[in-house]
Amino acid sequence: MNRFEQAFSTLKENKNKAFVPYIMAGDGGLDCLVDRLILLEKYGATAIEVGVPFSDPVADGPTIQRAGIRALENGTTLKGIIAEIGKARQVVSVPILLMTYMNPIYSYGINEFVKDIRLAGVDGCIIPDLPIEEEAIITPQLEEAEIELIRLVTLTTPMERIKTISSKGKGFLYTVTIKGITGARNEYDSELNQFLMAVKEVSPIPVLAGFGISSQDQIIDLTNYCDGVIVGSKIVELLNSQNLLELEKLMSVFKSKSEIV
Ligand SMILES: O=P(O)(O)OC[C@@H](O)[C@@H](O)c1c[nH]c2ccccc12
Repeated sequence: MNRFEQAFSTLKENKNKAFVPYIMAGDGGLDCLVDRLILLEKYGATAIEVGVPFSDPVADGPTIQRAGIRALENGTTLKGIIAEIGKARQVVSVPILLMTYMNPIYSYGINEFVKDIRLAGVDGCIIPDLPIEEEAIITPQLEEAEIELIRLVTLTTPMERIKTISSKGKGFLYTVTIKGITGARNEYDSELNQFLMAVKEVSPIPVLAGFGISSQDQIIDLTNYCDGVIVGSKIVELLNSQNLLELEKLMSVFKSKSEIV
């Protein structure tokens, strides 16, 4: 069993849902990446998504774009991030996902990239600008290294295509809950709940919802229809303002009351 299968089977046993926080590597300085990963595991993360800052982040909203700019200004590099994840792996046991666009991977070198992230103990990758038609440029290497490619579907993806996409992985399916870029939102599409249920019906792997999720109420509501959530912008904001109390509170959403006290 890989770390994802392990994490999700434990959740299932405990009838619990997944909470996957996203952080931007190098925001606050690359030195704090290991500490942040430790903190998020302590607060109950099921897995952690680590973003690679990139100059042209087409799917990212303002909060994550700004975090990316801060990280780049700090001199953050992909090599540096992978080295820090390698250190974190000694002490953090939840699955670690690397989120990057295809461009930084190309300039690193595809084979070199997969080799280095495997050695560092990365469990999965999210590559939002890599459609399934093109993914064979990297999936053979990822499979060989036993690294999961986490694929995305959106509200506008036809159901037949969702079937195909969800049959490919062993990690989870990332369901994008809004027609747009990342960032906190207050309102969801009225068809979202039904859409999530339909995706769950066809997907053999766990279905997680992401984009625009920022409150416990939203999380409780959405997880009636899926297996968990991914929260990015809100986490980035709370870490940047060092509001750890609020962060711990948000992440305690699936813990029973007795566990919190
Ligand atoms: O920030 P939000 O709205 O909570 O959404 C999660 C998201 O940030 C994270 O998963 C992510 C950051 N950049 C991405 C690009 C594509 C897909 C996903 C992402």
